[in-house]
Amino acid sequence: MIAIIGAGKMGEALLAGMLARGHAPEDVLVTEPREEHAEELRRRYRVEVVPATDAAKRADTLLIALKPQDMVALLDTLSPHLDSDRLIISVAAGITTAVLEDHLPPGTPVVRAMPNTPALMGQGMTAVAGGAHTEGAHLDRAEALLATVGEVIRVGEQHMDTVTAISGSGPAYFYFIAETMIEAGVAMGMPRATAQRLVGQTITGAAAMLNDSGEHPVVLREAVTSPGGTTAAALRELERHGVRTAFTEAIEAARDRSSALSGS
Ligand SMILES: NC(=O)C1=CN([C@@H]2O[C@H](COP(=O)(O)OP(=O)(O)OC[C@H]3O[C@@H](n4cnc5c(N)ncnc54)[C@H](O)[C@@H]3O)[C@@H](O)[C@H]2O)C=CC1
Ligand SMILES: O=C(O)[C@@H]1CCC=N1
Repeated sequence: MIAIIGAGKMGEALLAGMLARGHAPEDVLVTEPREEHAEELRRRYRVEVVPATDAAKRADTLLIALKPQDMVALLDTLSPHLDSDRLIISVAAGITTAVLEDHLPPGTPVVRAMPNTPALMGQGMTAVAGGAHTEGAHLDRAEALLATVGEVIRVGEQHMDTVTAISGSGPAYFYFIAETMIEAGVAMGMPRATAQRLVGQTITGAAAMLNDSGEHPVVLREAVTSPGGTTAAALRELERHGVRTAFTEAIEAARDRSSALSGS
């Protein structure tokens, strides 16, 4: 039995993705304190929504998707109802395996995971790192669970704040670019639906080229950039406005925020 504790944006994306790809609703418990939302989850997914302490008693794997600031209080509430046979998976940004272990029964295996919202579509990217009592079989279990909603890679925990900044927050950067490109098209007189379709499929096509061609992005970009052409004119403007530096510093800010959340 799997319990998803906290069915907000990320918890619900994981829940929906898992149910769409192989998990039966009767094998999944959910904890969600917002009663109206809990009712919606029961109706939409046919899952049992139970208090966190019940989930702790009944599930062998607990996937916790609360805000980082709420994690420690929840773990302190759950801990008396747990034993060290349970696998705890946390998707909270910044919360280290050491912090998780400090608030769980001694010897509890924990996995720190960083998914992203495309999990909802089965297109997630999740990185996982194990704690001090986490064996290969625990990581295999976490990986198999998260593989139902997309790709999974294992990383050293020292990389998790960077993962959070790149792929955890990453979808938002692409939506930001998409929104900007669509608005530019609309400002030029194009119907919004046409602009959105052009942008959406261009992102999908560019992602397929990046993932499947085996080429470095510089090579792919050069292939688009005809001498004296339109792309060169656009890229010159992006460089003039410091977009490369802005992205680098944005990702550093996200990494630093993730790292700061461990003390929350
Ligand atoms: N939103 C995203 O794209 C991603 C979020 N995360 C992580 O997922 C976690 C949740 O983030 P969001 O889903 O964005 O936030 P959210 O605010 O949408 O979800 C948090 C949920 O936890 C519930 N909750 C609060 N106290 C609770 C308790 N005591 N027991 C059970 N549930 C409780 C809230 O009602 C809410 O539904 C955060 O730690 C975040 O770092 C990780 C990767 C991506
Ligand atoms: O914005 C956040 O803090 C979370 C973590 C990664 C994506 N969303």
